[in-house]
Amino acid sequence: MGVEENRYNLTDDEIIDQMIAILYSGYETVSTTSMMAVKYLHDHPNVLQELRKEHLAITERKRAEDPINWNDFKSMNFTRSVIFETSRLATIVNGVLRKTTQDMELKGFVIPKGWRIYVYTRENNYDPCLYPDPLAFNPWRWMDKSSESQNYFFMFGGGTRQCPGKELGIAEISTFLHYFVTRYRWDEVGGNKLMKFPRVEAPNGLKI
Ligand code: HEM
Repeated sequence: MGVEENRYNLTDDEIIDQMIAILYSGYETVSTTSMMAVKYLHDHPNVLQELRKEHLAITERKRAEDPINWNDFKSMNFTRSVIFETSRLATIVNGVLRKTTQDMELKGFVIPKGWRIYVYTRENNYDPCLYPDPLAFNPWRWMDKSSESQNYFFMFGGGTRQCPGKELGIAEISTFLHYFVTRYRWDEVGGNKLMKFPRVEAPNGLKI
């Protein structure tokens, strides 16, 4: 695109900021969700069995050398549910940042203009009114498509700043899970340390 067509030209510092934001947002989230999915699948053989069934059905429709395609991805309904449930229970991103552009009142509390707010969405994810039996790993709760349109679904943020990489991230994790569950069986080596705060991570890696 020619320079004259842009209403606003990014400075070099802004371009560097954008690159770091995209690299970080696109890497940590996808790798941590994939790791936690592997962990939960290991701990819940009934879920793994259902997931494998979905992916083996895909492999049966094609030749061994054919890669998975868009239609295969669109048929991965249970996989999508496993990803959402992993995201919810592990709370990979535990909140979103906002700044008030005017004074606003919320349930009797006034938040002045210009305040920075951290919306701690982990609270939503574990609210038993929104997610019955919230500490259970239950991907089936997402099989109703409308669950991901609820206004308390914040795993990818919300509004105009919602994660632009949402579908790309889901496609990457789904592709990883496809090859992982159709080609491998695994066990944990033991002694794995998992931290949930301030962010989800396995400081020494998840050894399997
Ligand atoms: C499982 C995968 C992912 C999760 C859970 C996730 C989650 C989030 C969340 C919660 C936000 C904040 C949204 C808000 O403030 O409302 C966000 C923003 C963002 N994400 Fe993701 N994300 C994922 C994958 C990706 C990928 C693959 C990319 C790009 C390659 C990406 C790029 C971004 C960017 C650039 C923003 C900032 C958007 C803005 O401020 O306008 N994300 N993501």
